[in-house]
Amino acid sequence: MYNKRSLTNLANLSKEEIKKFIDSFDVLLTDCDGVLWLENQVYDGSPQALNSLRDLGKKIFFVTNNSTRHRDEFLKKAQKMGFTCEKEEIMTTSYLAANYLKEINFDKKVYVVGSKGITSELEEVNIKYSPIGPDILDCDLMTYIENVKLDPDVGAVVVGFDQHISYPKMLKAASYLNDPNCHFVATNTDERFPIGIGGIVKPGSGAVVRSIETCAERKPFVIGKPETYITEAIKKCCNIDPKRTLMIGDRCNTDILLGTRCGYQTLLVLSGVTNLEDVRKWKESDKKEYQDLVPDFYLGKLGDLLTLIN
Ligand SMILES: O=C(O)[C@H](O)[C@H](O)COP(=O)(O)O
Ligand SMILES: [Mg+2]
Repeated sequence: MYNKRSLTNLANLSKEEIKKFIDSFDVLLTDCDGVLWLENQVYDGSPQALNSLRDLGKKIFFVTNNSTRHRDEFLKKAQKMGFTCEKEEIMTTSYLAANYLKEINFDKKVYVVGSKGITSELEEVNIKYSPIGPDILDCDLMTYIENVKLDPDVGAVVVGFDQHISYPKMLKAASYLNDPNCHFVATNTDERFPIGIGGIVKPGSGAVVRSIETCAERKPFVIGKPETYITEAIKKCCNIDPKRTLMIGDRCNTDILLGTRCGYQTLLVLSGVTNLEDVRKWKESDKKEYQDLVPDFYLGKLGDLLTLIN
């Protein structure tokens, strides 16, 4: 049977056990939306908790599946909220998508289904892209299909969160991807954003990606968690001993699964997407796919760590 994760509540540990836990990792990868903040609202105590861990000598990386900002904007946001943070520590999926194309020496144009976060990162590595924003069907479909112009310079389709996803965008992306030489890159596949407004579901990038992979009949190369490209990028600038690395997240099928895949210790905070009831059910299952979602530790919110370590 697969080894069950312990699912230990950090809040129940003694001071001595907390010290042992803190001493057990040197590198910390933290998710952002749902752990540090929700949209533009910082979570109480999260900057102080993370800064305290930094003061204790932990190397910190901000690993977010969010593709909607350039790293500079992200840095500004984090610093304004009180996090001590440097640009090199920020791993966003838009930055990494641009980085991936640069690594493979891509020299054509990118058709982007996404936001300015992606196009501004492509600009930084001198990769050309198609315009973003609304692209709506302004005539009947057959007329549109007969007149649509595809750009012969496009050699890759990059898909991320796009609030203007539309039928014309799906049609163009799938048509470019009909060419097997056209690269297909997705920033991430999160189903939903964590959102604090009761009853409202905010569809995530995963919904946009799935719509395109369905009509393209192809699977993309996925940059974000739980795929491991994001950690490969970190390994290039930092020595990582998996056993002495902690992944903190609010979503088990991205953050915790990435930690499990990489052999990191994992901590789930309950301030975002995944709830404890679901995790307890997965823990009872004998199936590996569920066990892989179960974290070693959990805590109400990151800020609670502050009282535990002081
Ligand atoms: O679809 C998205 O982009 C995500 O739901 C979201 O922004 C993920 O961000 P993370 O929790 O990885 O910081
Ligand atoms: Mg999150």
